[in-house]
Amino acid sequence: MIKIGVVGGTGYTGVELLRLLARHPEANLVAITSRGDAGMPVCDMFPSLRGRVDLRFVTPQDAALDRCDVVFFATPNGIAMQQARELVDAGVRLIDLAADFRIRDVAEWEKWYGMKHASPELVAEAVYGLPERNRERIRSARILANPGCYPTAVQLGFLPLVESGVVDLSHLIADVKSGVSGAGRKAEVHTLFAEAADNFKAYAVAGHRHLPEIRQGLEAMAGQGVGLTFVPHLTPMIRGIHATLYARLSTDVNVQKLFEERYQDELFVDVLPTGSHPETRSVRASNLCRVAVHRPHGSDVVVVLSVIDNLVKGAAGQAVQCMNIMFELDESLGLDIVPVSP
Ligand SMILES: NC(=O)C1=CN([C@@H]2O[C@H](COP(=O)(O)OP(=O)(O)OC[C@H]3O[C@@H](n4cnc5c(N)ncnc54)[C@H](OP(=O)(O)O)[C@@H]3O)[C@@H](O)[C@H]2O)C=CC1
Ligand SMILES: CC(=O)N[C@@H](CCC(=O)OP(=O)(O)O)C(=O)O
Repeated sequence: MIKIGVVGGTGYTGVELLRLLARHPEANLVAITSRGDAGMPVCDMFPSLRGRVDLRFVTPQDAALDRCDVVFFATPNGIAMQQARELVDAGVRLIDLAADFRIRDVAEWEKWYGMKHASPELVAEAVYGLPERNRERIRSARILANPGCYPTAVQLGFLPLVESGVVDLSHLIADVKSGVSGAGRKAEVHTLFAEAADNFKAYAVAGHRHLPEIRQGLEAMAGQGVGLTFVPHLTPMIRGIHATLYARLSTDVNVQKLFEERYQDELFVDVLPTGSHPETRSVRASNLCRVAVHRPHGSDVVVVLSVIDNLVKGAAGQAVQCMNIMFELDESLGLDIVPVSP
């Protein structure tokens, strides 16, 4: 059994990790932290976990994280990087759901995240946890940088086109919509029911911090620079990301076949039949990414539709998938979940 600590067990990705790990046959949850609610039984805060998680929250200081095999950080940006050195030196593997280790260029990270990096010397060895791209490197990772939610939906949607070099790489467009849980559980005015319900808006058009992360991933796939326009939107749903991606073909290929062949061995990427329109509901609570690829009017523009659950394939599920790879388990262990519908 793998001894597991979760830092940030009271947040949305934290409780999603607990839901997944509670039914994982190799997971032994030993510590779940909260600064403000230490002492409270986890199932008092999350009755959905009654009978599944018997622990109480402990403070991060009392969690004895150095006795774990792996620690998940489901915390805001800038927390995992403060404890990474100590944990790695103690032989503990670390999976960060935040962005501390996602961007290889530390100066670029500091610019977008507005803080100084606390362990810049560890950034180079961290592995970006997108299994469909990095499976081999994930196996031996000591520090796993779990991808962002928007970056997961966008990169999986563009991957077959960009890897195979069949599109104009200078004009990629990602028009992406997220449910409100993407903003986390902390209280903020823009996620109040009266603000977010019955409303729809774009935000951060001038520059969102996921732009450098997506661009870095696409450039690694392409082996050259890419031009990307990324526009996130907030939609009045709780879970889900829907990415509508546009690219211009530079080579005439059968795009449906390209996607089906690229993803034929991927358990968590489902290429839908030609002409499909995936719904966020069709992946709800599951670790799936469903994609559909179109060429409207037979033109040279490719439109890819990519949907994920932001809390699962966009966060906790992908983190568990990476843990399975890191500990040489069946990659789908604990993740064989039928989506919830409606
Ligand atoms: N929501 C989403 O869809 C996605 C989120 N992410 C990323 O995952 C991370 C967690 O997100 P999310 O669950 O939504 O966030 P929440 O705001 O819902 O939860 C944050 C958690 O972090 C804990 N926390 C806050 N500050 C500290 C600290 N200084 N030390 C230790 N623990 C702390 C809080 O617990 P307490 O206050 O009780 O200690 C809480 O449990 C973020 O970095 C986010 O960007 C990534 C992909 C998708
Ligand atoms: C809807 C919403 O607010 N989404 C968040 C992004 C999700 C997130 O938590 O960011 P990471 O994936 O980098 O961890 C935002 O735009 O800031």
